[in-house]
Amino acid sequence: MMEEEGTESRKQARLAIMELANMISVPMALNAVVRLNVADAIWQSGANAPLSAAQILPHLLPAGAGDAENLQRLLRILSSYGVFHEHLAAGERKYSLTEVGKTLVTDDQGLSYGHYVLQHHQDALMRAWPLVHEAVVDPTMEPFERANGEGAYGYYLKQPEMNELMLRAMSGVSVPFMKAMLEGYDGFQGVEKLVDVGGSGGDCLRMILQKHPTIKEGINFDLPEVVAKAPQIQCVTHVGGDMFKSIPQGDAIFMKWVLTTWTDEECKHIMQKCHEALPEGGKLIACEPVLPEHSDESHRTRALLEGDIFVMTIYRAKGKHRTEEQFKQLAISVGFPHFRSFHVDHFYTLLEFQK
Ligand SMILES: C[S@@+](CC[C@H](N)C(=O)[O-])C[C@H]1O[C@@H](n2cnc3c(N)ncnc32)[C@H](O)[C@@H]1O
Repeated sequence: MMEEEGTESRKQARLAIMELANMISVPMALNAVVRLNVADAIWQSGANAPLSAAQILPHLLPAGAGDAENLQRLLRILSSYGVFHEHLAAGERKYSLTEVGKTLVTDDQGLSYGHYVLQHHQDALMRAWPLVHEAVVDPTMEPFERANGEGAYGYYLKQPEMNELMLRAMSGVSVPFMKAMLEGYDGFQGVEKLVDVGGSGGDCLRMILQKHPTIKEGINFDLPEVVAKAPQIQCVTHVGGDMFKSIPQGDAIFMKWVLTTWTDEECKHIMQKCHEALPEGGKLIACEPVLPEHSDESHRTRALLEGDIFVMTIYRAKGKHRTEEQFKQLAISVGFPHFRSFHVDHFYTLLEFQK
């Protein structure tokens, strides 16, 4: 056994398990730089000039405060994960933002992916993670509920800061995706009244209506507590309700990142309600993370499988990321016989179900 441990493959194996065992350092370091607002400090209105940790620190904290060495430790690990470029010259380390790092820069609407990072690492969500194995032992209760006494959506709604962070996190992720999606998909032609189910603050609908002025009316449908916080948007009516009870009628229904958090039976129920709200030939246009068949090591597969475990832990132990075929079968079972998919993004796939 001792001899075997000296082989290259054993050395690689021991290294790989150490990397996995300490992996939590990566999202926690990411959370730390978002909390400290490091990306904006480096970006400085587009300068993105390489800065040392000591040069970044005064942009984050009052003069003289903070520990530059510890900041540099965070910047080093995140450089290894492609968030920062490390520039090493004359023994000094400086950092600029990569394309990944730029997703954390606050835009002119006050949005970035930073809110999504913060949203995922709030105390209530973090309490659920040591209980992931419970989803195997007993899938009738999700780890989030075990840790916090109630389901995630209900819990967020009772805490105004969580509700607000959720809205910002959704906007920060959805706005850039929607820009890309609207360039590559033309399925909104002929639609005059569009309903967005689980539309959060209404960003997706606002962007669809701006791109397609032929859509005269938009209904942003979400839980009453969520739409109560939504801003006014031209030609959009915010409607509060429960998609499991009834969904407002429209020529077409848009739905982004909603089915994923529910079980197969719940998805059928939601899709059935959509079916009832649509005319003959009407479309349900869903954008969801769609799993590949193979479990390879690509960034895409990893991002989608990681999201799948997130859903299992936080939302529903039997909510899940699904394959295209699984979505298609769910839709057929509730009366959408026609199916098309559009690969407009690496994370989300656009799925079109027609009556
Ligand atoms: C993951 S978020 C997606 C938000 C938005 N579609 C986007 O992609 O940015 C899921 C949304 O479903 C909403 N939701 C959850 N349960 C609901 C229900 N029973 N009826 C209507 N909306 C619901 C949540 O409030 C939340 O806004």
